[in-house]
Amino acid sequence: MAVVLQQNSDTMATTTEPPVAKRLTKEQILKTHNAHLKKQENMPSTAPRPVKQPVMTEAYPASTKSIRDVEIIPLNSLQVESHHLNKGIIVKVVSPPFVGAGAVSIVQDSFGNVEKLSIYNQNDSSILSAVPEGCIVAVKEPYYKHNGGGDGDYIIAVDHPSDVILLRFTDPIIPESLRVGPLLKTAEEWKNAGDTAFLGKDFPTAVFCYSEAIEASEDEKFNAPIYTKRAGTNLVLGRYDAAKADSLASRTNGPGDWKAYYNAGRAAYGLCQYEESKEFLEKALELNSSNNVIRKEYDRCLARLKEQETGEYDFSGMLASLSPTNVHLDRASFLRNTRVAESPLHGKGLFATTELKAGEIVFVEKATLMPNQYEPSRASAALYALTVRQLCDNPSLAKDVLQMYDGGYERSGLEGTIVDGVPVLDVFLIEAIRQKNCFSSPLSTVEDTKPRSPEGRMAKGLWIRAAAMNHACVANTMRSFVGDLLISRATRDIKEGEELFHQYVPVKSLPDLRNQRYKDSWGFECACALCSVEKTSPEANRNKRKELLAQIEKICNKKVPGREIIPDATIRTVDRLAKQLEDAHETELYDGLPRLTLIYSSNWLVGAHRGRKNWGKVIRYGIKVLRNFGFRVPSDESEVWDPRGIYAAQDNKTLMTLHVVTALRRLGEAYGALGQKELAERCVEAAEFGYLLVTGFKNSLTDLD
Ligand SMILES: C[S@@+](CC[C@H](N)C(=O)[O-])C[C@H]1O[C@@H](n2cnc3c(N)ncnc32)[C@H](O)[C@@H]1O
Repeated sequence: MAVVLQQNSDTMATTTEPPVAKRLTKEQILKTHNAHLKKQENMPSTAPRPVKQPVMTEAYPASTKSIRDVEIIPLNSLQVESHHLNKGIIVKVVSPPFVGAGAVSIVQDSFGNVEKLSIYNQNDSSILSAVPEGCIVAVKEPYYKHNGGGDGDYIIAVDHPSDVILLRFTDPIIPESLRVGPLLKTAEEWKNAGDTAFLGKDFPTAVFCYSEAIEASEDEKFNAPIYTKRAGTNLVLGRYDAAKADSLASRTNGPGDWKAYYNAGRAAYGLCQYEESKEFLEKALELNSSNNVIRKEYDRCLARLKEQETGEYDFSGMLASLSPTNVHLDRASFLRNTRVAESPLHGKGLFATTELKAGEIVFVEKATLMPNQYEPSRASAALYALTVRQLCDNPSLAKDVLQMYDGGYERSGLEGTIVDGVPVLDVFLIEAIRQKNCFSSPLSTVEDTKPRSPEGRMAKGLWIRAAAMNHACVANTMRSFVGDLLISRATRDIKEGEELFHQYVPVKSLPDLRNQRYKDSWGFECACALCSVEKTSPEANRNKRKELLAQIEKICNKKVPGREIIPDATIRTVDRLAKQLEDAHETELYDGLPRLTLIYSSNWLVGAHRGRKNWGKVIRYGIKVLRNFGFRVPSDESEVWDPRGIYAAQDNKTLMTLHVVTALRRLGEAYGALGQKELAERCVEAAEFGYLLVTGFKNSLTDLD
């Protein structure tokens, strides 16, 4: 790397300006840096790079200025703990980088001042992620900080990736004394250097060298194949916007242009722009109809367009194809049943564009961003880092991501616009968006519901369409996951134009507790049919329910049904307390609404009686579980049980969870044991339907055994 970029360095003039803060000397800075570099040599190169996730209380805005519009200042006029608005520095990197969460290098300005520069949030596809010695960089509106060491240990910390610009060696903005004289390389030499870097899999350097080659030559014929090479390299790096532009720039109006269209088609596919991809691939096929590679790509694109149009997916096949390394499924989103519009509740919301039946797919969405990181302690940082990376690499994505709700973060309004060739990216805004919009997702919901699945393995991702949905505890949709695909199904019949809701997190039974969580994490208080009613319940009653629930939990936690014989007395006590709890619900308020504090006891009593094969009681409490989730189920065996009907009613105020499926299974089992075959079958059918809602597609209930 350094071999490619290092230019002849001159001795530099020294400054006469007085230092603003007492700083370490150049020798001290270099000595410490070299010691760190020595340590780095002994560190394993495979260790994952740590992520510096922004702390929102330390937020400062990204620069929206061009480096050409700010005052260039010497390093020794930087003020400690200051953000230098309207100022910039231009420096040469005079050391190899120490690469941790940031790339720390020693830099020198045109006056000979030396400082430490730490560049964070650059991704591996950029040279700036480990900026090599010899480069010249500009930092706009730099932040100069204490570095945690002793006196005089300061650092220029660059958090926003667009605040630092890698300058081309020929850029006239570079001060005379940092200039390196005439460039060493011809266009041909840059191209060869690019090829060498490409073969060595140093793709960022290859892109840099191909760019220099193109800049150094005005010969279109010479440049066309270099555009092709740069397009190919950008494809490898996942920089699809650049790959598409390069592919189109490589056209020569000849029959060989099939390659340009083929690459442009792949780039558009990478951006999930399947219509555009299809058009490019059709052009490629017009020029080279017998090429099977193009045909294969074209067929793949048609399959995505079909999914986009029909919402038909082979979910079981997709589930089978998942593995720890394959979590990103090659599938398109199906979104046409929904649209984003203003919500009466808050900002934007999601609305049905058509009538939907209970159980129907509302939408299927491929994650815009979801790292393969299921370790919960690392999932947030991984999503943050991936978001920054993708927005840097593919500015076209920035438009969609940056319009997402930010919890009130103060924006400049210029985020995402291109300044100095890169999109303005404010990492604190990105973090604010992540916090308000990301979902946790298991590798697959169906696996996650199985009793023996490992607990807590959750990735975090951004699904832009799903994130437009507001929350309701008694929601009309339910989400599930297969890899990076989010499946949303209707939990009841939905009218065209109705606002769609889902639960942001599993709903806690006590209204104060769950609303505290919504407030803390998302800044809202829920006003769904359940929360708005529960709020009007007198405090004394709310407290009574809370106390009774605590008593029941205390007793039940001691005795786990199924694992030991539960004494009759315990069952009777729980039964009595559950009855008191039931009575503590105001009949007129809770009419037809879930009574969530009762679920724990009714579930427990189902288990306790099932352990004793006391089927009549299993039925009694099983029905209570369903009622307490808001389902209107027949109380009398003479009434007809409609397995789908219990979900369908549009005015349902039900709360759908896996517990509903379990209760239906227990009911089926109990009716079966009592010889009521038809009722048993109906309950099992209702359980299967519920399991489809929970897992996203048809799965066998035996998975739950
Ligand atoms: C993922 S966004 C949902 C879309 C958002 N309404 C928008 O304008 O983009 C989450 C934010 O929506 C708001 N929100 C979600 N559900 C809400 C509700 N039931 N009532 C009020 N605000 C809600 C909260 O401000 C929350 O932080």
